[in-house]
Amino acid sequence: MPRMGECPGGGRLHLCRKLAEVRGVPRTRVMAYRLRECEGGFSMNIKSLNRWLGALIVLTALALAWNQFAMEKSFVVDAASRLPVNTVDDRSSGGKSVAAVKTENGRFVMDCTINPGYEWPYCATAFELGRAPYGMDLSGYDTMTLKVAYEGPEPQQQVRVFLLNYNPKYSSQKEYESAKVQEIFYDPGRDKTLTVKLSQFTVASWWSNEHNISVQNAGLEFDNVVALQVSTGGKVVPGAHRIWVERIEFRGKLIAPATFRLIVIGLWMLGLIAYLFGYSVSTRRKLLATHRSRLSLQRLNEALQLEKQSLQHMAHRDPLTGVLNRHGLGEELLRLSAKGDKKLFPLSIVFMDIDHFKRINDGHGHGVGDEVLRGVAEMVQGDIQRDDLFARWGGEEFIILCPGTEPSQAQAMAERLRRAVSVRDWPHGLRVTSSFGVSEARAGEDLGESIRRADGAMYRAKQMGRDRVELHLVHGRGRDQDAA
Ligand SMILES: Nc1nc2c(ncn2[C@@H]2O[C@H](COP(=O)(O)OP(=O)(O)OP(=O)(O)O)[C@@H](O)[C@H]2O)c(=O)[nH]1
Repeated sequence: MPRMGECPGGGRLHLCRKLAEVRGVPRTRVMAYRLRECEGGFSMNIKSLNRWLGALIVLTALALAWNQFAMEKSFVVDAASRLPVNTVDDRSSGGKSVAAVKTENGRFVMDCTINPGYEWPYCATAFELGRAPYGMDLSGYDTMTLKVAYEGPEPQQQVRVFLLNYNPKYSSQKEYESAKVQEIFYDPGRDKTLTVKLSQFTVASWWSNEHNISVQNAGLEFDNVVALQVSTGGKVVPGAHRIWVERIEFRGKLIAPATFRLIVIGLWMLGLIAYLFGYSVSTRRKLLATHRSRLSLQRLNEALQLEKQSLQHMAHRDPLTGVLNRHGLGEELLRLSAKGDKKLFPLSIVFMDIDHFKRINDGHGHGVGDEVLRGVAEMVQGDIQRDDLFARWGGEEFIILCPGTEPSQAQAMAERLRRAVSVRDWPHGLRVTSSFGVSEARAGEDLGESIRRADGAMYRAKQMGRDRVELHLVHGRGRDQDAA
């Protein structure tokens, strides 16, 4: 388990950084993605998402409870609200009842004398909520609480409460009673408080009849209420009547619960969309980073491959001449022998040594000596056949292995090379010669033995005056020179 602050796979990360630095691949780009992963990532983890979700759920529950049990608005009609108030009575309809209103001890007191004269005598206290065509919107209120008292000639007295709604579809500004009359009846007694729902109001049937109201317009409407009236009952007896209005309060929700729930759902949807959007952006960034990281790793891999090839090359090749070294020769020989003896034998070995090379070094310096070594290697490389293996054996010695070549053919090739070296124009007017020993390797024989024979032949060439080719043939293939 990685400890706090440690990266998982930190060791490998360190190695990659090192390699990137060594090969010149920018570190930030190579491991950007993994580093970012290690450093905490850029996406919201499950734990913090859960915390957010929990907080939002609690917030939602609190908001719903607040809406359910609080978040209320109210509109009060009382002496302090200073609404225009007046009375209406049946004299406007040809009756003789007389009403008057005053304010007393913070209450509206309406005194009414009901006199016979009109078929439906009445008196009412009228509160003006607006002036047609502009009334007050009470549609956002749910209940109405009435603190009203009534005294009259009979013990049981009913009041009617009217809410008059103006609508140009059926109302006219000139005719006051063309506003829709919506009513409730109840017996307030002396000191009762009553709360009713606005939905308990009904549209007065006499008003619907008088105004020939269509079914479409027959429903309750409270969005443009121009007046609130507290009136005597429907069948009222003549005599003195008194109605006190202390307080009428409308209550409702600031935001209707259904609307509030819609708002909450909408906010959740918006939040979800915002989260999904953020998530998709972060995923896209992540993918991009992964892609970039993959590219960088690919580049790093290519660099490592090149490095590997170069190391392999260095292990197999002589750095001065570029031809195979002993190790490389061994590897190539193995590769060749894997093709089978038929491809390999007859196998001839040519050992080559530059004559008096020390003199060149001593006389002209190591640089010129190196130049001669490179020139010789170049000449031989350009002359031998494709399957021949050419290597620097050490110092000024070279070896050529010629698969599928008879010793006589190898001898001829050595002779050709000897001549070419000796006639070439060398730097500083040098004359360079070389000695060759040719031998044959037999199938099943230790190759070192065959090389030693070639080396021996070359040594003989040196002894016999240098700048010549000597051949060493073994028993059964003619004469064995060592034995001779
Ligand atoms: N410039 C140079 N000289 C080298 C290199 N490797 C070996 N030599 C030199 O090659 C010389 C070989 O000298 P010797 O072994 O005495 O042979 P030689 O002078 O060629 O004489 P013979 O072989 O008898 O003709 C030495 O002086 C080495 O220092 C090399 O990579 N570059």
